[in-house]
Amino acid sequence: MSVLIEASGLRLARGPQRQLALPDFALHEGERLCLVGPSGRGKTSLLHALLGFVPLQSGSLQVFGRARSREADFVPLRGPLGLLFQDPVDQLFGPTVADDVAFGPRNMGQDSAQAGQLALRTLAALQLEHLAERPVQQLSGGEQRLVALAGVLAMSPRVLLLDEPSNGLDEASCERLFACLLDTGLPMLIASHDQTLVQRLGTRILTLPA
Ligand SMILES: Nc1ncnc2c1ncn2[C@@H]1O[C@H](COP(=O)(O)OP(=O)(O)OP(=O)(O)O)[C@@H](O)[C@H]1O
Repeated sequence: MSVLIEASGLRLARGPQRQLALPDFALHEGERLCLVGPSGRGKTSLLHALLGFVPLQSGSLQVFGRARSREADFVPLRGPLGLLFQDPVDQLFGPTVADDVAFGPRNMGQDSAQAGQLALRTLAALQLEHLAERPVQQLSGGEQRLVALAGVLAMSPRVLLLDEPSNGLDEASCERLFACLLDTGLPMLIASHDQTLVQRLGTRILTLPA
């Protein structure tokens, strides 16, 4: 199995005085690695560090076979590493759901018609087509999370970075989420406190100790 992400000796800068030491880990093709551990231990920070949003203080990070440390190393990863934020409001721009999901593909050069069709197909895969014309501010919390995921999937990522993807979802929506994620066949890093999700989706667990 080829290695997609490999981290060793990582310490993240969190504010002027604070560093977070992370355990070494690797993500291989075909894996769904669940990050578990106490609140505030650094799961979100780790996902954000993989995209260069949290500075690395020390250690080595390889993504897709190349060392990543400076901003220029991370820019090409923002697309291939598809991040679902813990708070979906951070990644919904609207105005409508369909516009929002089409935004990424348009940004990557697709014309409006292609991007619009891709958005509708992606929404349909999550059984969300009925929301297509809805303004994003009028979605429920669970709907926001699923629409944000549709936006990530429409970008055709190589790896998914999912931060508490089942937060705020009812049982039926969780089932849809699990099925859709498994259907993608993509490797994933998933930060979650949801034991059901960890059992259903995880192929391996990385515990960030207290
Ligand atoms: N923007 C920030 N600036 C400085 N420190 C931060 C920032 N965001 C988070 N932190 C701190 O970094 C530490 C790790 O937070 P992080 O959100 O990564 O934890 P987590 O394991 O994802 O927590 P949870 O399970 O509650 O989501 C915490 O102590 C938090 O207070």
